[in-house]
Amino acid sequence: MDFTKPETVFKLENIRNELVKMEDSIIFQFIERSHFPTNHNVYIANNEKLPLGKFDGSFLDWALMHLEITESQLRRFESPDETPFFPDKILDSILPSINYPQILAPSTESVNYNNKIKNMYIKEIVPLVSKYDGDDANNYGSVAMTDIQCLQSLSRRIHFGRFVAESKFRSDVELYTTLIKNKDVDGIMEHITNSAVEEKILQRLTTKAEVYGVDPTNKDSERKITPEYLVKIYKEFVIPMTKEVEVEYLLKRLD
Ligand SMILES: C=C(O[C@@H]1C=C(C(=O)O)C=C[C@H]1O)C(=O)O
Repeated sequence: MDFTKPETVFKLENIRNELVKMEDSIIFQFIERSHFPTNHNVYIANNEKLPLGKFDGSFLDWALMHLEITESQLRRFESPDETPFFPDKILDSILPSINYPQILAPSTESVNYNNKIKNMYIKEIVPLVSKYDGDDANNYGSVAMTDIQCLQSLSRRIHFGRFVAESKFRSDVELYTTLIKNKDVDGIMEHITNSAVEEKILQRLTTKAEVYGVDPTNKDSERKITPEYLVKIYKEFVIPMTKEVEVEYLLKRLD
């Protein structure tokens, strides 16, 4: 897939191949997160244990915002597959623009699920992948940086739903135009859903977690990420949210 060549992006097979590649990044970032406790203090807004001056938010928010400001100046968010958590804070790039061709419908630029993704990650994923429920002040920085890696990978994966939606729209313009004009949310959800693909993803994740999640030289070693948790995360959160992005993208596609 080459974002300078739109025809490679609209090919659903290419998109699905990219989603498969993202599984490995997400699994290994969860494994990194599994070395630390939940460290709830990192997520508490305006936490007196982690004073941040006049900043209104959590330690994680502070770290993520400042990293995104730097990354935006390095052109990260010019890439069509990157979506900022702080779109109002990012800056212009100091590098020359790549001027990617228009791939997604301009009317869909407001589709940003990152607040939902962050809340879901903190509430649902952190408790599942953390080493234990507790607090280790020596690891606040490491936890924030590891969380940011997880969040940015989850954001890229879930917002890839926009490319999936555009590809499916182009594959049947008449059908999706009718569904969109009728604001048939259930109809759109039904047509963008491919249960066979979803099942194949969950089966592959089970295998990957069994292989990646343990030390191959010591099968009795502590699991870093369990197959059942990884499947739960994808089945209950990642895939449904990706489909929500597909539906929201399509509902705005003709605006
Ligand atoms: C991404 C697609 O759309 C939907 C979402 C999927 C996912 O999030 O993994 C998988 C299949 C579809 O239900 C696709 O068709 O490949």
